[in-house]
Amino acid sequence: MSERPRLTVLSGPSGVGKSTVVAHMRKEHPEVWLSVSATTRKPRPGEQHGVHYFFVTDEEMDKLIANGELLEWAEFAGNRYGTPRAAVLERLEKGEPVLLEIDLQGARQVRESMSDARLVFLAPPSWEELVRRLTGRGTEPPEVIERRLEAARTELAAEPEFDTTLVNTSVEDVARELLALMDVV
Ligand SMILES: Nc1nc2c(ncn2[C@@H]2O[C@H](COP(=O)(O)OP(=O)(O)O)[C@@H](O)[C@H]2O)c(=O)[nH]1
Ligand SMILES: Nc1ncnc2c1ncn2[C@@H]1O[C@H](COP(=O)(O)OP(=O)(O)O)[C@@H](O)[C@H]1O
Repeated sequence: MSERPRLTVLSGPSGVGKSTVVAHMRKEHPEVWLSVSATTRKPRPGEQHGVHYFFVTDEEMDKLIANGELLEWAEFAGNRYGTPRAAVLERLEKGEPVLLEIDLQGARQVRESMSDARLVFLAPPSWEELVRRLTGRGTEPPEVIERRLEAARTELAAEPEFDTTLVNTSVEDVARELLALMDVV
C-alpha cells in the first residue's frame, strides 16, 4: 500500500452544508488542506479572492482550461468552477491530507483521473430541510435558488456513485466523521 494519503472529495447539493462542515473541521484541524477553486461566479459579500475562491473572468477561465491547469472543472448553475491541479499534487506529494469541495460532475472527473480518491457525499436530512437551508442562507435570488434546487435533484440521485455518505444533521458529528475518514483523528 502506498504511504501517500488519498485525495478526499466532498460533494453534495448546494445548500446541504459543505462549506459549514469544512469550516468547522478546519477550525480545529487547520492541517487539512482545502483546495481553493477558480470560479467565474461573482463573490458573495465577505468572500475573499484567494481564500474562498480565485474569482476569475471568463477569459481567464478559458485559459486555465486550455493550458491544462485544472485537475477538473465543471459548469454549475451558470458559472464555471475548477480545481487548480498543481497545488493539489504538490500537497499530496508532501503527504498532507487534501480535501476538494466540488460538485458531482467534478467528483466524477476526479474518480476517472485519480482512481484512489475517496468520494464522500454529504446528504441533507430531508428534501424539505435542504430547501430550508438553501433559502435561509439568503445569498441567492429566487431564480438562482430554483436552478440550484433543480441541480440538487440530479445530485441526490447520484449518491450511490460515492464511496461514503454522511448525513448532515449535526455539523459537529459530520466534521468528526469526515476527519476520521481522512485518518486525521
Ligand atoms: N467541479 C467543481 N465544482 C466546484 C468547484 N468549486 C466549487 N464547486 C461546486 O460548485 C457548486 C456551487 O458552489 P458555490 O457557488 O460556492 O455555492 P455553494 O456551494 O452553494 O455555496 C458547489 O456544489 C461547489 O461544491 C470546483 O473547483 N470544481
Ligand atoms: N447541520 C446543519 N444544521 C442546520 N443548518 C445547517 C447545517 N449545516 C449547514 N447549515 C446551514 O445551511 C446553509 C447552507 O450551508 P452551506 O455550508 O453554505 O452549504 P453548501 O456549502 O453545501 O452550499 C447555511 O445557512 C448553514 O448555516
